[in-house]
Amino acid sequence: MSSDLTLRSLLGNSQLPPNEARILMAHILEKHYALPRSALLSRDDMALEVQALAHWKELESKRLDGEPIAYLIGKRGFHNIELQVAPGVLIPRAETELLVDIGLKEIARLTDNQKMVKVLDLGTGSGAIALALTHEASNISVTATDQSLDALAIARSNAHYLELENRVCFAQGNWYEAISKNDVFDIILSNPPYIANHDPHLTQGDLRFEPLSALTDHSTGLTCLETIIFGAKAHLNTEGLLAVEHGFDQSEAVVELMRTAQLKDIQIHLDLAGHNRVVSGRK
Ligand SMILES: C[S@@+](CC[C@H](N)C(=O)[O-])C[C@H]1O[C@@H](n2cnc3c(N)ncnc32)[C@H](O)[C@@H]1O
Repeated sequence: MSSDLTLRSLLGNSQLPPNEARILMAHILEKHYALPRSALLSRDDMALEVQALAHWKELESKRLDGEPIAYLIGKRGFHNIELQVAPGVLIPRAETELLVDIGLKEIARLTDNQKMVKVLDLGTGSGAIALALTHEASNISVTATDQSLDALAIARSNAHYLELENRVCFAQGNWYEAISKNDVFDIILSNPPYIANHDPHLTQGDLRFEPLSALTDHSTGLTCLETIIFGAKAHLNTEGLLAVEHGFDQSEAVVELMRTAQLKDIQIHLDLAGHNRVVSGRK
């Protein structure tokens, strides 16, 4: 049964910012009518059926309460892939695409040697870094770890959905404890929890809805970075590259950790907003 509420009137009367309302309505059109996003314009006089209308109202109200759009529509674009996301996993951020680009550059450099490049993604969450790399590069073997079983379930499901499940090996555990002691890699990438426990951002915006274990180390913000940096040499090939994401004000501390860990060729990388976002170093 159709309501008499058209797309035009629903979008026009929504209290949401117009771009957000359109994203949610496009999701409704796809789910209930298998219609593409373009229907927002071409079918704007269409009246929603009662079930679709109830779904729209539910999503609109949850978004007005602050729930992240990615959780409401169950997906987020990252690099050149689309990932399923749900409340058990961090929503991949655009700035993390920098780690993917650093990884791809290193893979291209090593590919001259005609060898399979071994990559480790520590704290894979939805599988973002591991799957974006595997999607782009054919000559890599990727291991992706996480401590959270919920995150690993979503990462595995993303690998399946993207038809990459045979090319990524998933493992559960506390940082390097998830892999064998003798396992070595050409590249280690990680976007670990780096927000300090007292940081007010944890109680604001999307972060309120994301798993705390993905956001904060419940300490200074540097303890996971420290574990990853100090453990890297034991799991890197000679000249192997470690690159870690960090908070915009943590690059000095991360550089110092890499120096203390006796990594060389230490470099700071800027994200698209111009913030120091990643530090890399080599064994
Ligand atoms: C900031 S999220 C990054 C997720 C994903 N790599 C991304 O960029 O979207 C950090 C991830 O590290 C995982 N994590 C937290 N503590 C961990 C630990 N001790 N060992 C392994 N993974 C851990 C979390 O479950 C979470 O998935």
